[in-house]
Amino acid sequence: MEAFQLLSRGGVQFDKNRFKQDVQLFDKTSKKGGNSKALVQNADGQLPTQLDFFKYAQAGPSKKRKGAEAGLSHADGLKRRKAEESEDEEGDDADVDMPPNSAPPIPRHKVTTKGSNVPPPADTFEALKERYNVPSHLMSNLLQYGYTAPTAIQSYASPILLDSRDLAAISPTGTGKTLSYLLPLMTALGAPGSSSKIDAGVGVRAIVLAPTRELAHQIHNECLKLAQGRKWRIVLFSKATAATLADKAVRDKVDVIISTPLRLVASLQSGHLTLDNVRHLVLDEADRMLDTEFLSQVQEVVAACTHEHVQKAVFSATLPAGAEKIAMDMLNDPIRVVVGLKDTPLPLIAQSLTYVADDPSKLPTLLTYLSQPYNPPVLIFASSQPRATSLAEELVLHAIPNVDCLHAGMTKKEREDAVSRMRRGESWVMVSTEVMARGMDFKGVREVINYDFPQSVQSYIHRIGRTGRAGREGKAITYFTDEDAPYLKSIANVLLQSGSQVPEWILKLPKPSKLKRKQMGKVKRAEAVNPARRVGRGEAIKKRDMIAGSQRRKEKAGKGEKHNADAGGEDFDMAP
Ligand SMILES: Nc1ncnc2c1ncn2[C@@H]1O[C@H](COP(=O)(O)OP(=O)(O)OP(=O)(O)O)[C@@H](O)[C@H]1O
Repeated sequence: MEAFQLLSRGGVQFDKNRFKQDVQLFDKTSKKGGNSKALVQNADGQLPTQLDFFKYAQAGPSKKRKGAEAGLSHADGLKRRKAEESEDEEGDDADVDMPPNSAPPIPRHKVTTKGSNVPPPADTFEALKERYNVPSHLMSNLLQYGYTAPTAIQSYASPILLDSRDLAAISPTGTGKTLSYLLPLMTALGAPGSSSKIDAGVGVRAIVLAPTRELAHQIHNECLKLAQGRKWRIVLFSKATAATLADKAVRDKVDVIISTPLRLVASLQSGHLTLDNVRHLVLDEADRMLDTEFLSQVQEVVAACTHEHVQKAVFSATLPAGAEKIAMDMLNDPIRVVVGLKDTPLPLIAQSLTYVADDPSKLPTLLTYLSQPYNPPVLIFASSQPRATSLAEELVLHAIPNVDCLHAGMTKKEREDAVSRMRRGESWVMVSTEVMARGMDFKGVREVINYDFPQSVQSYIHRIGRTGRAGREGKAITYFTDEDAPYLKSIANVLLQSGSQVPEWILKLPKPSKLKRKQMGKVKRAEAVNPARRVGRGEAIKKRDMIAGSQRRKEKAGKGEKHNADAGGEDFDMAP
C-alpha cells in the first residue's frame, strides 16, 4: 500500500501529451454503437481446446440449449425468458421513464406486480404529490434533482409504500431504487419530529439498513438532499454518532437512522438505542442483508421494531429464491414488484467475456487494455483486499495514471478519501473488492472489469451494474481462466437473459450443479497479482511489519509507563 500511495499520489508525473486521447475521452458522452454484445476474445465460436476438459464441444446439444444453438437472437432470448416467467403476475403496463435533462432516456421496462389490491402506479411526480399530499418542501427539493419523471420502480413502489403496504421490490441496478423508498418515507413521516404539527411519538421513526458503510453514507447524502430546508434529524450511524445518541435527550429527537446492521445492533445490545417508535424499516440490497453474514443482525433489528404499525420494505436488483422466501416471511401482506426480468442486468451494459488462461496472464492482458484508449473512470474488481492492493500497486508501477484503491481493510478516512476522489473524477482506474459492488452510484463509470471472476451470479450483476446507470450506456469485461471455466455457463446465462449474444461453445458447457455453483469464484489465488514482482512489494511488506512492530512496542511501553507511574518511576520512550 505504501508504494502505491507514494507513487499514485506524489511520485508519478502525469504525461498529458501521452494520454491526450484519454483526456479527450472525459469530454465525450458515452460511446455510441450497438447495444450489448457478448464477446469472447480469442474465441471463434468454438470451445478452445484447453477448456474442453470434458469434451463438451463434441457432445450433442441438450434439448434445453437447442434454441440457443440455433442462433438465438436478443429478442428470442428475451421472449424465451418471458415465457419462463410463470408467475401469475398482473399490471404489466410498460411505463415511460423520462430522464433528467442531462441524461439519456431511461429505457422502458416491463413491470410485474403480485399481491392484493396493488395501487396503480404514478406516472408523474405531480400525480404522486396530488394523490399522497407529498409535502411541498420535498417536491421542491426533488425539482432540484432535474428529474422530469419517476423511473419505473419509483412509479410503482412509491404509491405502494404511501399506501402503507409492505413491499419487496426488485429492479435492475441504477434504476433509482433509492429515491423510490426515500420519497415515500419522508412523505409518510410528514414533518420533523421536533415540529409540533405531528404526533411523532418518542424516538427514531425510520431505519434504512445497507450492507456497507459507503452505501449507507451515499443513502444518507441522498436523504439529506431531499430533506434540506427543514430541521429533519437524519443520522448516519457510526461509532461517533452512536456515542452521541447514547444521550436519550439527543436520540429521542432523531427522525431517520441510516446504518449498517452491525453498528445498529451494537447500540441495541448496549441499551443505547430503542426502536419501539420505528414505523418504517427499509432493507436496501435485501438479498445481501438476508444472507448468512447479516441475517441474525437484521432479525435482531426487526424484532426490536415493536411499533404496531411498522412498515417493512426490501429492495434489491437481485433476490434469489432463498432470500425472497426469508423476505416474504418477514413482510406483512406484501406486494412484490419486479422491474424488467428478475436477476437480469439492463441491456445498456455491453458485456463481454475474455479468456486469459491463467492468473498471471491477467495483468499483461489488463496492461495491454489500458495502454489503448479506454473510457475512464474504469472500475476493476479483485477478489480480495491483498489482491486489490497488489493490482493497484502494479498499475501505478506501470505508469497507469490516476490509479486508486478501495477495500474494507483500509481505514475509514482512507475509504472516504477514495470515494471522494472517485466522485470528483480524479480517479481514472479504481481497483476495489466486493465492498464497491453493491449500490455505489458513480454516474460516470463507463467500464467495469472483473479482473477476478465473481463469486456468484448476483455478485456479477451488482458489479457490472456500477456502469450503465440512469439510462447511460456502459461496458463490462470479465476475465476468466481455465479454473473459472466450469462456472462460465452461469454468467453466460445472464448475458443471454439480458439480450446479449453468447458464443456457441459457452452454451455447450454444462450448467454447474448447485454444489458446484457454491464454489464459483472461490478459486485459490495468490495475494500478489504479479508473482514476478519482488522489490516494491517486499519493501512495502517490510515497512508494514516495521510499523506494526513499532506499534506493539509502543503499546508495551504504555503498559510499562502505567506500571512505572503506579510505582512512581520515570517515563521512557521506546525506539521505533
Ligand atoms: N427519476 C429519475 N430520473 C432520472 N435519474 C434518476 C431518477 N431517479 C434516480 N435517478 C438517478 O439514477 C441513478 C441511480 O439511482 P440509484 O442509486 O437509486 O439506483 P439503484 O436502483 O438503487 O441502483 P443499485 O441497484 O446499484 O443500488 C442515480 O444517479 C440517480 O441520481
